[in-house]
Amino acid sequence: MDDSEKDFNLKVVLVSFKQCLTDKGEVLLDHYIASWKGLVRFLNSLGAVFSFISKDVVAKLQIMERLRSSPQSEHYTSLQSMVAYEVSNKLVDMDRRSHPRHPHSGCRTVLRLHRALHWLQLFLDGLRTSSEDARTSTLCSEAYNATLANYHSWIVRQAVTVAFCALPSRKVFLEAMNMESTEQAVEMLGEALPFIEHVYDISQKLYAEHSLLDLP
Ligand SMILES: CCCCCCCC/C=C\CCCCCCCC(=O)N[C@@H](COP(=O)(O)O)[C@H](O)/C=C/CCCCCCCCCCCCC
Repeated sequence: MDDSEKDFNLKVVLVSFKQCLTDKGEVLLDHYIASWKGLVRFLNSLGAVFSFISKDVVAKLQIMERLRSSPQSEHYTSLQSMVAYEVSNKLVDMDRRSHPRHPHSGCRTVLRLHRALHWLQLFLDGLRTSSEDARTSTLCSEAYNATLANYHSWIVRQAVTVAFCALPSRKVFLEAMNMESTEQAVEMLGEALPFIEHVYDISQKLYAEHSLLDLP
């Protein structure tokens, strides 16, 4: 982890998922994008071996930012308004086609991040509940195999598996939360995880209701 990340507080990023949710259960896209940007910043601090992953996330965040600053921006305030707008205006490619008409719909783009949020949820839970000497590469692979790996090609899975070997130790991850002790960091993960789970569960339900969970 380089010096430029010293003032970076992972706890702030994880808890920021709380701000994504309104009292009515809407997922606010500006906060969703901001939370992901914080995660990317952390990922970048782990070294160049992860840059192919952060580039993919950044590209997806840029798509969402373009939609947020487009003339249709009002429809991209929340996940719910985005789904309603794109589905009712047929802006989502539902089938795999050689010439998709809307290859970068918001629904498709957020779906990729949503699946990655599931990985994050499982990985953080693994960090939280594992023993001090647990290997982060194992925790990360287990979370990955249960989630994102199901949607990735063989070549991506191989590259990801190699990158996992460069992960820092569990202690380093917990120290990145800038808490006084690793015990407090574990406690903080327990507090932050429900926010991430809540965002994930609401998004999952919304996508399922509109049959959007398998968008190509
Ligand atoms: C206290 C611990 C805190 C941990 C904080 C972790 C911060 C992690 C930040 C980002 C996580 C990675 C998000 C990956 C999004 C992947 C989206 C995706 O599935 N993209 C694929 C499909 O896109 P389309 O082609 O359909 O547009 C794309 O093919 C993938 C390309 C690159 C590979 C993505 C690998 C994902 C691996 C997830 C584990 C990341 C390990 C990070 C280690 C901390």
